Amino acid sequence: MAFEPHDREPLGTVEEHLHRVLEGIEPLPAFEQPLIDSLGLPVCRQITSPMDVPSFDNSSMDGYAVRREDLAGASEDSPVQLPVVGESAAGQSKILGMSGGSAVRIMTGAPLPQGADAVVPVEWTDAGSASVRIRRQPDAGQHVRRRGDDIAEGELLMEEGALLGPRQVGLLAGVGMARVATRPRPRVVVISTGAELREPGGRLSHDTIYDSNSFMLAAAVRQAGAIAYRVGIVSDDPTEFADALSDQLVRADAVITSGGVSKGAYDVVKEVLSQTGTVWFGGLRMQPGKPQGFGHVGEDRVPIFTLPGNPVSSYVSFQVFVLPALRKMMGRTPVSRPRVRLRIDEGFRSPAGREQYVRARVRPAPDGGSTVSPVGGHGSHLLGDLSASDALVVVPADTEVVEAGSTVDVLLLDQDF
Ligand SMILES: Nc1nc2c(c(=O)[nH]1)N[C@H]1C(S)=C(S)[C@@H](COP(=O)(O)OP(=O)(O)OC[C@H]3O[C@@H](n4cnc5c(N)ncnc54)[C@H](O)[C@@H]3O)O[C@H]1N2
Ligand code: MOO
Repeated sequence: MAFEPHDREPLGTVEEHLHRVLEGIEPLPAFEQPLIDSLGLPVCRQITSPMDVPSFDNSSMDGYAVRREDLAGASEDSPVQLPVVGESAAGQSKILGMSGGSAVRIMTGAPLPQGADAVVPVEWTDAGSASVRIRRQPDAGQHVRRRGDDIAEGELLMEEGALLGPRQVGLLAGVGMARVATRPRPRVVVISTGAELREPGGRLSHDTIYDSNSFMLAAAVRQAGAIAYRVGIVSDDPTEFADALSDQLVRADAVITSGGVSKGAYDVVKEVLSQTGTVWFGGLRMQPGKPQGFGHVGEDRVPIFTLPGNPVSSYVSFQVFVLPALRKMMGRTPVSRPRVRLRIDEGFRSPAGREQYVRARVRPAPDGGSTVSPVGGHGSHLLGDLSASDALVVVPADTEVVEAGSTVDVLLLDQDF
């Protein structure tokens, strides 16, 4: 194994690489999925209601179904007494109709008998069983939920592309839809490479470390709404890596690797995938996250992201390149995390020539808005500082000084969009 001493190509930009990635990603084909599995996904076509909701007139109170005209003059001092001719309970109603001068005991959600035009709550009565004394005349239609008054058949429920949250899942269930057309969640295989890596929970020796990247990336995949398959650690042996990758391709809509893409003598990912001719490798004017690779592997041309091994580099690369790709696969827009503009309360110098993604924390400002403060050092190994951050400040490549009090571009890492 030899070092690779020279940069063969000039560094590209973040924008160029994001373009390369998005050009190489197709939205997954939509299909009818079980309703609950669609949570967090956009619907792929406009949805109109197949039915009226409620689908029958029913009571909104426990009480008595009556004809309003039978209760003219009812009062505290002179209640009107009506015979109770039956009962209508939700889901077990046998009463279809009633004649004038009678009442039907009725429960919330039970069908209103034909002939009734209002419901009297039990609190207005003596709660009688064979007959009931009623102390108040209801308004016409009072406590009756009319067929279709919530949703009418044919009504637009969701525009194409609208997101299914818990309320929308409930809405579609409420109109009887067991399935809904969405793009599926991408199945994403996450592989860590490196002879120095060990599984958390195991023992370390003097030159080994715990694999944090595959856990962090798998968690980030899941948070993006996709399905993560975390594969065990693969060492720096090319055959082992090639075999592990080809074993995984059958279940992958995308693959993410971490490590093995820079200039070391054992950069296995680059070594194996360079030979395929279908994966681009290069450096970007970006820090962290300079060494990157993206392309397609296997017969099905599965997209593969080869992220740098330093934990912060890996995470920032996920945010900037992988997250937009996964969102494109699911049909979610916008694909990239929106940048917000915030005032930074501490200045710093920024190395020229590379777009910086600076770990930061957003805090409430005395004026009621928010400010952002840098967190910790620049090292790409500083997992502690990464975890203490909830934002990245994006500093353009040509900016060398960020002044305290200036306004900067910020990615809010924990915010859904
Ligand atoms: N001569 C040069 N050396 C390096 C360059 C360069 O341009 N010239 N680039 C540096 C930059 S920038 C980065 S980023 C890293 C990327 O290297 P690799 O992607 O090849 O990653 P590794 O060498 O395998 O590991 C780097 C670093 O990260 C640790 N690591 C790796 N995987 C994990 C993991 N799953 N969990 C936790 N930590 C991990 C690994 O032990 C190394 O310390 O290259 C620089 N070098
Ligand atoms: O780009 Mo490396 O990702 O700076 O540490």
